[in-house]
Order: sequence, then structure tokens, then C-alpha cells
Amino acid sequence: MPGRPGALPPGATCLPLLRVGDNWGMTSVGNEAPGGHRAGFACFIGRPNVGKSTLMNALVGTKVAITSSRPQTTRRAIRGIVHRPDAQLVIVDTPGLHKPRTLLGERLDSLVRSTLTEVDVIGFCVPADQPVGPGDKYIARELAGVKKTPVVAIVTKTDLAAPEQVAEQLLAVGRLGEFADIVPCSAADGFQVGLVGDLLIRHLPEGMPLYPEGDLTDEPEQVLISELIREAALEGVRDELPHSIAVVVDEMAPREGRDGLVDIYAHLYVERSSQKGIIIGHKGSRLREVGAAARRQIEALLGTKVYLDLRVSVLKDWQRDPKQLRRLGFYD
Ligand SMILES: Nc1nc2c(ncn2[C@@H]2O[C@H](COP(=O)(O)OP(=O)(O)OP(=O)(O)O)[C@@H](O)[C@H]2O)c(=O)[nH]1
Repeated sequence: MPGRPGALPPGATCLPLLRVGDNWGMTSVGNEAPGGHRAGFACFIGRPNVGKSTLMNALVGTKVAITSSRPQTTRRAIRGIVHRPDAQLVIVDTPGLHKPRTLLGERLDSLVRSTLTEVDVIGFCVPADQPVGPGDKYIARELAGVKKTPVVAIVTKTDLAAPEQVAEQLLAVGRLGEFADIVPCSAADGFQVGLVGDLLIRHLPEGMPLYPEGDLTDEPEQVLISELIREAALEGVRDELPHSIAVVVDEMAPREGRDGLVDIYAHLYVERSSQKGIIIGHKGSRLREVGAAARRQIEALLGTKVYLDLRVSVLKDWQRDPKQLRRLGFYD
């Protein structure tokens, strides 16, 4: 993948935790594997907020992608790795596909399009609790253009819909295009999550595992941490502010002379000074809450105590500025 989003700024430190090797390439190797073992890549595609990240986390069995009730939470192609005795499924989590309105939107869309041609199978997610709309049709048309990659249609969030509504949705999704399978599931209560895995794995080539057993993601730790901070900052903010928030971990290192304590210095960027005020809150109260919530999650991820230094800065209109986008890790 050219200009991989989420790359660390030069000189940034990275503790080896959930990090694995250097296999950034997306092509699965069709090497000989005993007993019909399969290995390869899948990606989920769908409108924003349809539950792609939640489904990936459910399949992987741990939180490797942040989720929120705000559309367009996902900005990076995070990989989650599902290990099974018969297969290894590497899931690429793409941002929701939509008609782009900003330069960031365009970059995210081109990221999605390049991903579609590089994976072995695509999971097209449509929620059970909302009628099929223009957004789903737009994606279905895009998928029809990716002829060589099989598509499994996944009707998500079945726990939010009555059985008849789910049945009707399966039919409606069937009318959207040619799919290898159409499967209903719920990541919230686990309904048929395993089956979704089976149906995706069926399309992977036979081959040895691509990643060592036990690795759950190959995202650098700083990226996971910055995403956890962004998730905490998204809590309770409205309107355009969620899209204006970006987080960069500037530095991260174990504290000298103190076992089990990691110092993390991070910047939370917004686009305007009015937004800075909202993020910081009265006498810093909101920023303290964001910091405390993020710290709890980071400590759970790292398994150590964390000192988190969180600064807020304005990067004017960064979503539309190529230079700032590069600085934040969103490359052409
Ligand atoms: N009830 C229910 N809620 C779900 C389910 N899956 C996801 N959600 C919720 O739906 C919202 C969106 O989920 P995400 O996984 O962030 O959706 P996404 O498609 O990755 O969103 P983008 O990052 O915007 O593309 C969150 O509030 C989730 O908790 C499900 O199976 N059932």
C-alpha cells in the first residue's frame, strides 16, 4: 500500500506489544500449507456507522479498532488478525465509503478503493435496522466494478431488528448485486459472528499463516494509543467537531527509574480555536475527563501504569490542507 496511513513520525518510539513484523504488503502468499490451511485478507466495506469496526473486533476477539456512535469514526486501515486452527484471516478495516466533501474524504475514499482490489474477499455490511438507501446502492455499484474479488454481503445489527425485518433486509440486499453469500449477524450479541468468519475464510487461498500466532494487529502501538485518545475525545461532542479531531502521539517511553510506568506525550488537534475551547472545557475539566478515560483504556492495552500528557492545538482547516494531512499521517 503506498503511503500507509498511520505511519509514525520520524524518531517516534514504539514499544513492541501488539506490533508484528514488517509485512505491510497486502498480497497473500499462496505457499504450500499442510491440511488445507487457508490464509489471506478480507476487508469490510459499508456506509459509515454500519458496524464494521465492531464486527472486526468481535471476530478478532479484542478491541483493535475504536468504535463510536458517530459516523466516520474509522480513518485508518487497521488490520485485525483472526487465528483459527484451519485458517488465518487478516481483516482490513476501511473507513466508511461516501461521496467525498473534503480532501481528507477523497484520501479516505482512494484508500478504500485501493484496498478493494488487494484483498481476497470483501464483506459488504448493511445494517438490518435501516432501509437500504442511496449510500448502500452507491457502494454496491462500486463493488460491481471490482469483478475479481468475491463479495459476502453481511446484514449487521440483527439484534436491533425484528426477524421479519431481517428477512426483508436479506431480500433487499440480494437485489443490490451478485454476492457469494448473504449472511445476517450481530456483533453485539455474537449471533453468527463465527459463520461470517467461515464464509470469508472460504474465499482465502490455501497457505501458511501470514502472521505469528497470538498477534492480533500490526498497527504500531502509537497508532492504537492515538485512536484510543481520539475515541475518548469523541465522547459527547457534536456537529462537525468529531471530524475535526486528530490525535498524534509525539513521544512514548518507559519512565527511567520507575518500573511499570510509561510516559506518553500526545497532541489533540482541532481546526479552530472555538473547538479548542470545547475540547478543553471549563478550567480544563473536559480535557481532564478525556485524559482519564483514555488513560484507563491505554493502561488496559499496555498492561502498565501510564502517565498521559495531553495537549490541545489548533491546526487550521487541517482536513483540507495537504501539508497538515501528511503531518497527521494521511498520505496521497
Ligand atoms: N445494537 C448493535 N449495535 C451495534 C452493532 N454493531 C455495531 N453497533 C453500534 O453501531 C455504532 C457504529 O459501529 P462501528 O463499528 O463504529 O461502525 P463502522 O461501520 O465501523 O463506522 P465508521 O467507522 O463510521 O465507518 C456503534 O455505536 C456500535 O456500538 C450490533 O451488532 N448491534
